[in-house]
Amino acid sequence: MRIIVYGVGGIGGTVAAASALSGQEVIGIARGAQLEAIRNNGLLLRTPERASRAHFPCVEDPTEITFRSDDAILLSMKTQDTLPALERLRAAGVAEQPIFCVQNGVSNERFALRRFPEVHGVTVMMPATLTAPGEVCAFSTPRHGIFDIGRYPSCRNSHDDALAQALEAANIAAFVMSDVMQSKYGKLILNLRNILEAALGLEADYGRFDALLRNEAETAFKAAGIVWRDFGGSDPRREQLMRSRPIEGVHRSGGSTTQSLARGSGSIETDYLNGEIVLLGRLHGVPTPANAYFVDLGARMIREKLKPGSIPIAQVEAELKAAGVVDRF
Ligand SMILES: NC(=O)C1=CN([C@@H]2O[C@H](COP(=O)(O)OP(=O)(O)OC[C@H]3O[C@@H](n4cnc5c(N)ncnc54)[C@H](OP(=O)(O)O)[C@@H]3O)[C@@H](O)[C@H]2O)C=CC1
Ligand SMILES: CC(C)(CO)C(=O)C(=O)O
Repeated sequence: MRIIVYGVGGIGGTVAAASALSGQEVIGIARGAQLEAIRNNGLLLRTPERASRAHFPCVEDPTEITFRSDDAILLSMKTQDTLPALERLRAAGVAEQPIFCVQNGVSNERFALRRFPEVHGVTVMMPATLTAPGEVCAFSTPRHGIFDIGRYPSCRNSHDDALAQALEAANIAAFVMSDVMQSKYGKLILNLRNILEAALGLEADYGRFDALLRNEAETAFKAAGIVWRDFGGSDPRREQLMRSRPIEGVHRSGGSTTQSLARGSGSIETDYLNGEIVLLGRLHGVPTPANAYFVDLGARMIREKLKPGSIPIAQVEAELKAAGVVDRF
């Protein structure tokens, strides 16, 4: 199997570097300063235990790759960047190759399945950050992360097994399952707090908002007949396989949404995290005002170029009350 990593950031960079370091054939698709750095100097993967430099070919566009039947294509850009990437894969002649959505949320699989027949979902549990062009940090030990893998919308096949074997060799714990979307919906609930951390800051006491977001999500899932696996922080595999540890000299700014704001990347994934709950609510007649509020807040932060952690908690409380989301906290 050859692994094509499309979007070589925190997650894609960790997967690409760890796979290349374990002797596997990898091609990255990256852009801007990241592409230039990888081409010039490879990609430095830093973990709590060590730093290792991986070298693998990296291109700017899928049309530069002669695709093979044994390619596995891993999408690891943020959801808002998926649609143009799928168009580039189509332009490059990709057809039957398996496409793995190594991404949060539950939208990417549907986007991909409109265009390609062999689509797979991956639940990503991997705290990782693109710290500088040419450098990624993966904070989990003893494994870089835990991935649940399966065919979309359900079932599993030999492509899942082949990727799981490759990931295991790269020190990423991989679990193949026939109902991976149950796992991805469970992870989505966990990611509803990405915007809380991004807006209010890592240290803010946002538990009461998290509970509101989660309640709305569970009600919307039930109304939509969606089954989810509630693993969250209590997944027993975490203690054994995935313990977050600091990396000397590196400050982890936070989760993936916080990282987008910190980098000033001009977009965030909230429309596909909290926005998924809002969409389900609207489709199934379930009110989701708290998730809708935070979708709007995320969009406002991008528009006004606000830094992570710059929204005071009292402002959020006042706005939620004024919007009639809650009477009091
Ligand atoms: N980071 C984390 O700890 C976790 C992230 N996730 C999920 O994993 C997915 C990836 O997140 P993450 O790695 O943090 O994101 P990053 O922003 O760190 O990485 C995505 C990379 O993809 C690049 N990219 C986007 N579109 C293209 C394109 N058309 N061609 C080439 N490169 C492209 C981006 O470039 P550019 O910067 O120029 O936009 C960026 O380098 C998301 O769905 C996220 O929610 C899940 C669990 C944990
Ligand atoms: C759970 C968490 C916050 C881990 O980093 C994540 O999925 C993300 O950053 O998007």
